[in-house]
Amino acid sequence: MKIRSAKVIVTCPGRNFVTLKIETDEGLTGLGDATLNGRELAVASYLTDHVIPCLIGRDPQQVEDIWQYLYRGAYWRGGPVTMSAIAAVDTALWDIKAKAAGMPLYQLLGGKSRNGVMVYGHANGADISETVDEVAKFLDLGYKAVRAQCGIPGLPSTYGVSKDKMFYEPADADLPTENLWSSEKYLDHVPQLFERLRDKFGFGPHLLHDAHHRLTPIEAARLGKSLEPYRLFWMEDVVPAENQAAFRTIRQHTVTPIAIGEIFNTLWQCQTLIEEGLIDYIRATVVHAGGITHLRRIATLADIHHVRTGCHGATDLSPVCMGAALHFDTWVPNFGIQEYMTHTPETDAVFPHSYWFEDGYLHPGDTPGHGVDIDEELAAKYPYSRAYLPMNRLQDGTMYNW
Ligand SMILES: O=C(O)C(=O)C[C@H](O)[C@H](O)CO
Ligand SMILES: [Mg+2]
Repeated sequence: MKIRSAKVIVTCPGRNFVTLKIETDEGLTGLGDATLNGRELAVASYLTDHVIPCLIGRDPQQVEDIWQYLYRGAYWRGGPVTMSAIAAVDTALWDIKAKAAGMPLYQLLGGKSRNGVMVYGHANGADISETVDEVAKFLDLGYKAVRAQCGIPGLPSTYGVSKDKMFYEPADADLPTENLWSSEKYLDHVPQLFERLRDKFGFGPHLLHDAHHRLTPIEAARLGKSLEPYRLFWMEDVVPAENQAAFRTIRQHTVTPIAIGEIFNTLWQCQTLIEEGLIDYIRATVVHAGGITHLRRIATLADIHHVRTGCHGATDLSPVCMGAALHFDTWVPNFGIQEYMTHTPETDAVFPHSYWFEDGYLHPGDTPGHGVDIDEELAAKYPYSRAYLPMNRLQDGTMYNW
């Protein structure tokens, strides 16, 4: 079998998605997600200008060799653009391999380890009361786990709190919006939210929270301690992780479980976190962490150190990534949870898929491959439209983390 052609499809059915489609001389096709929120065209160019010419004529069944060829062979290693491009190739090749075998992808990975993939939904509100109401809606829909984010008194806007509740879209403007941040105000408010949530819903539902990399290690330790009575499933991205050793401070002070990794793209970015047992959940996922081939290595290292998976699954990851992630989640022995923000009906129409939600769990379906397709005619009706994630400044104007 040989790769006959490959192309990049950029479409914007409400938000931008970059998809790689690989076709073989035997008429099989495979799809991979290459979407990098706010930097989409950089990955599209990396694929079209630098990767696709090297793929033509290769045997698509040599998934591992092609991964090594693109990773080691490029000389320049890692980084979100490169690794999203490699992920797209890898996902498309696994899709082809599974289709050639006539099997759903989870079978090739090692078969089912569970009957369904537990997911968490996103509830957010302008204030505590609204957030409590939004959590109730997710629980009514059958979710077993809900992430809760809330507006902070004294701050005019907060990332993660949106007007459109079900279809929250993180990239919100033609040029980046600038939000204001105060760790002091945040640290005072968040424990009150979780106190109200536990009062209202008890300890049955899993509750999660995302700090979007905004705290210092000692502030993160304080957050973890103050949330301990409410027994969170996890607190996420409490500090940026360029300095992995900084997590030792957080770990020494709190037993609130820690999740991080949605912006990681290689094993090396989480090696210390995993090997020293500084985290509980690794959030890396297929599209930004080098595809199934590399994510599998991260998960295997994590398993040895009692770290479980919690793949990123926001709406800027396309249904192609979600489909592949669900096959991975169905197999991976140390599965923890999967994030699930539902895509809009427009996006679902462009990407017909076989996965489905029922009673708090997603199921990948049994279609050969990863089970996600693209309607190219429909995709062509939605041209690229530039959009950025918001940025974050302290109240005195200092540029800050997010
Ligand atoms: O889904 C999450 O946990 C996020 O933090 C969402 C991210 O901000 C979003 O996917 C960025 O592209
Ligand atoms: Mg996050």
